[in-house]
Amino acid sequence: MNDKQRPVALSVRNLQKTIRRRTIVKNITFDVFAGEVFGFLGPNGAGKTTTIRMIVGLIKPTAGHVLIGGHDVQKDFLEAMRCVGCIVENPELYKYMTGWQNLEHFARMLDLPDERIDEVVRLVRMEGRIHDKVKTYSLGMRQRLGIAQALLARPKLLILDEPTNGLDPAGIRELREFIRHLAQAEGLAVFVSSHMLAEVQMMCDRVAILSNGEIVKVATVEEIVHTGTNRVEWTVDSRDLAMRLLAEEVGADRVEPLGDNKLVALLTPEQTAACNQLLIEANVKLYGVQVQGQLEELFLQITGGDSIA
Ligand SMILES: Nc1ncnc2c1ncn2[C@@H]1O[C@H](COP(=O)(O)OP(=O)(O)OP(=O)(O)O)[C@@H](O)[C@H]1O
Repeated sequence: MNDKQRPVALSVRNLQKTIRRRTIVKNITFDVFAGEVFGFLGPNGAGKTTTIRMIVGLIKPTAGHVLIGGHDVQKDFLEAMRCVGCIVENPELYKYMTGWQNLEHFARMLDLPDERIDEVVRLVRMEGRIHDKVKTYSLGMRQRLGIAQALLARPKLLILDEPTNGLDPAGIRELREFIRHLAQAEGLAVFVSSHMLAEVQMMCDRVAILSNGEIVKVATVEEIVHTGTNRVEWTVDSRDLAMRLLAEEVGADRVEPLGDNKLVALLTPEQTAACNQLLIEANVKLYGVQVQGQLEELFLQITGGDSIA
C-alpha cells in the first residue's frame, strides 16, 4: 500500500512553538500512518518533548495544527484525545496494587468491560504476572503495563516518549519487538521519540530527524540504510598497502587513512563488497569492517561528529 492509501493517524502541519522569544519548534510538518512505527529522532534538547506536548494538547502551539484520527487537537480536543494513548516519561501506576487492579481502575473510568482488560493484557504479553503487585515488576514490565493502560480505549495512535530510557539491553530488545508486533498485528500507528539512532533503526519503519527544532529529514529506515553511499571503516594490519589497493579500485579521493591501522572510505554497497574481496585476495588481514549508513552519518553531523573521519 502506498502512503496515499494508508489512513493517516497523526498529521502535524507547520507546527511551531516560541517560548520567551525563543523558537523551540520551527514549522515542522509530517504524517504518521496506521500500522507504522515512526521514529522521532533528535539529540537531547532538539525539541522532541515540546512537540509531543503540543501533539497531545498539554501545551498550545504558537502556530500550526495537529490532527489525530482526523480531529484537530485545538478545535476538537476530546475527539482527538479519544484516538490517542500516550506515555510521556514514566507511566503513572499504583505500586501497591496489582497490574490487573491498575488496569481495572482505568477501565472503570472509561466504562470498559473486563474483557477489554484481558485483551490488552494478552497484547502486552503479561498474562503470567498481571496479578502480582506493580512494586515487584521490573522497569520493562512497568513500561508494558503503562502501554497496556494506554491501549485500553483502543487508540489509533500510541505515543511513547523515550520508552527505552533506563531499560537494560534485554528490556530494550523485548520492548522493541513488542512495539513492532503492536503496529503490525493491531494496525496501530506508533510514534516513538528517541535520541538513539541504533534504536530507531531497529524499531521503526520511518524516521524524522529533528535538530534545533527543525526537521532535517524524513525517510524510511530502509531507504536510508540500503541506498546511497555508506561510510566504511577497515581495521587492517598493513594500512598503506590497503590504501593503495582501494585507491586503485575506487579512486584516491574516496579513501582516507585514519590512525595507524585504519582507513575509511565513502562507498556504495557494491563497491564495499569489491573492496573487501580485493583486500582478502591481497592477504591483508582484516581485523574489522564497520559500515555506517547515511542516517548515522547525518546524525553524527547533527550531534557534532565529523562527516568522514
Ligand atoms: N517551558 C520552557 N521554557 C523555556 N525553554 C524550554 C521550555 N521547555 C523546553 N525548553 C527548551 O526547549 C528546548 C527543547 O526542549 P525539549 O525538552 O523539547 O527537547 P527534547 O528533544 O525532548 O530533549 P530531551 O531528550 O533532553 O528531553 C530545550 O533547549 C529546552 O531547554
